[in-house]
Amino acid sequence: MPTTDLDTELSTERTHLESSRAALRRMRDRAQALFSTGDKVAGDSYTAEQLGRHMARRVKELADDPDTPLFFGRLDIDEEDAAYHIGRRHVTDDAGEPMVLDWRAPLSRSFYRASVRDPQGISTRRRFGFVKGELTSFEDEHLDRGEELGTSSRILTAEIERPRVGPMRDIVATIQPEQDELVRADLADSICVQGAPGTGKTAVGLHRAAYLLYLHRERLRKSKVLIVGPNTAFLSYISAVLPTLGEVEVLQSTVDELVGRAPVKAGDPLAATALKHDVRMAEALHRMLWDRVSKPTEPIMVSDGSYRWRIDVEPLRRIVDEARREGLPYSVGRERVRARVVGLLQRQSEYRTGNSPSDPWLRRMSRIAPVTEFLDAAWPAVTPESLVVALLTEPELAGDVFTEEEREAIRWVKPPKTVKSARFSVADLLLLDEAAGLLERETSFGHVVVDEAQDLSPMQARAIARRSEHGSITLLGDLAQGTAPWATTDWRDILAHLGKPEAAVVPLTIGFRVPEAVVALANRLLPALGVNVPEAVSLRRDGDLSVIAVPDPDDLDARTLTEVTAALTHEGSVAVIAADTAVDRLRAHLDAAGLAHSTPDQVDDPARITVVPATLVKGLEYDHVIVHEPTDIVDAEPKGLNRLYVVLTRAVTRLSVLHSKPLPEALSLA
Ligand SMILES: Nc1ncnc2c1ncn2[C@@H]1O[C@H](COP(=O)(O)OP(=O)(O)OP(=O)(O)O)[C@@H](O)[C@H]1O
Repeated sequence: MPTTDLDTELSTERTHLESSRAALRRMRDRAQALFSTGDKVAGDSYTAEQLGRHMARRVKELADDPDTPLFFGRLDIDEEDAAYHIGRRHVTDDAGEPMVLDWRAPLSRSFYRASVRDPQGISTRRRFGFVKGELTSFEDEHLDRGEELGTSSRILTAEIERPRVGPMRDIVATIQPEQDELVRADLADSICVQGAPGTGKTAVGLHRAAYLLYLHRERLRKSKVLIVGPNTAFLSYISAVLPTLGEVEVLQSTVDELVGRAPVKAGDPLAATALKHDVRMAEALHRMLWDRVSKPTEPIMVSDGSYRWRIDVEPLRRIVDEARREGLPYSVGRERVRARVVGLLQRQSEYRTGNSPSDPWLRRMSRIAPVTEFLDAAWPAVTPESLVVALLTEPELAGDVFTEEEREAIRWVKPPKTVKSARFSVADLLLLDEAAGLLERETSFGHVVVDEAQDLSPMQARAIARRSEHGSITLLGDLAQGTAPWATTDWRDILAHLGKPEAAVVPLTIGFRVPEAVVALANRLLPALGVNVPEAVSLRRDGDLSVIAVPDPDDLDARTLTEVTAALTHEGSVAVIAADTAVDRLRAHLDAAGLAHSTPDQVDDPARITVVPATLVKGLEYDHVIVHEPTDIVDAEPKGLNRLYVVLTRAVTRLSVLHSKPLPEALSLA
């Protein structure tokens, strides 16, 4: 291969890109044609609908994004005299020969993992640089000659340092070995990734979802993959990544949306909210529910035409005891008891009449008044709403689970007249979900990815555990970024509540977002955060940090505006992050100055400036971050220092910190 003639080489690669694009178009056209003829070829309407859905999905998956080339790398295997292009999806020519290999294919793994020490049969690894879907350069590592670039790759550096505008992008072209190990972990493995800001946790979680969907397509299409994020702004920010990777059927949700089975009509005082997230709520609900089961005291007597059936107290007690011991969800247990009672009636009838009773007879017996009355006494029907209403109306029913003070904290001042008229709060939805999980089994997802997991409360973790009972989880987070009042300081606690105590806790340490100087500033806060986490090592030597003291507080907003205007002279996104209470005021200033701005959930076509309340900035990133009065951010909440740590680590290139009040002590220059 002539390595001297780089232009010829690049133009050969461009030709391959063109032919691959044309081949993908043909694949799409074929799928489209099948889609339109689907109705005619399918035997019946059900098959037609299934086929139609499958083809519609296939057509969507085969969409070509003109802004990204179909491949980003190439592997040469000299021994086989073969070269494979690696891209976002498989592309085959008309004869079915691969033109581009999906990044998730087994062979592609070497693109991310091969090294001089372990070349995996690869002689040369090539990475492509591109601008707007066109190949502009390439970079070769001749592993067989001991050449390896690692993180000094020019193309990797350019990718990391590119300005950020709009929603999050995939990282398939540059996944690093420590990330790849997590992305390709087995479906059976639950893992917990602890990583400093910008180490690629979110990216890893999304790519793992895409990888698992590729490898276990049929299974996960049935059982589904769920991504849980902290808020809707964050979910909009990440929403484009999986579709770009061809995965269009993943459910993304916040925990609140996941458990939202009733409308929220009330608020809670802080103390009540905190208690409602405490794991003792689960115990209370469990106790109160199972206290409703009681020992039968009366026999069942049923008149059935000319016959009379009787079941004595003893066998009834046995049935109830046995069903309790089986550990079934409550409502399932109730039906089990009903079925066994009807079974006894059936046996009596068979004995007396010599015939097997008909199905209608069995149905009638299972609904007949004496059977229902027995059940209502021994194993009464319960709804999640009625159980939660009982708990919040009479917390003493939970026995000694709560102290007197705690009971008063959650007790409804004015109990609702009926269960239907109950006004539930956001935290009550978790209780309803817990109650529903005690009554019936939740459907489990095949895999659940939870981002910003350090903020999960025990009750939230349990809600996720119910939805991943038969699946695995990828937990992503950073203990230092825990801002919820119940945020954990030990991953083992959350993993236990999630029902995955055996999951490995794996660190990610290389930071791809925050420049070194900015990381150094944020790291000053770490000792004050009370968590034991490794510091990030930033790959970025570029970037700027300025800490600007504004002596007169009345000048602070104006000075912030000046900083915004200066930031606009650079490329990329600009965020003003401030305590929530200052946000409206700052937005009004920008309006008055004629500067267009967005809110963080406006990811499609946002203005270059976004004003973000500190409490909503988790997981997001902007090229230039302007932090307005850090002390106000810290003072706004109990975990204010953790919040500030999150805020300071959002900057991709430049960070300006503007303050009139003294900086928080933990941040002050030593
Ligand atoms: N291997 C990589 N190649 C290129 N860019 C990467 C890589 N890994 C991560 N990034 C980029 O670094 C930035 C931070 O990644 P991500 O948001 O996943 O980090 P995080 O660990 O979830 O951060 P935080 O804790 O702040 O939420 C993103 O812009 C992401 O695209």
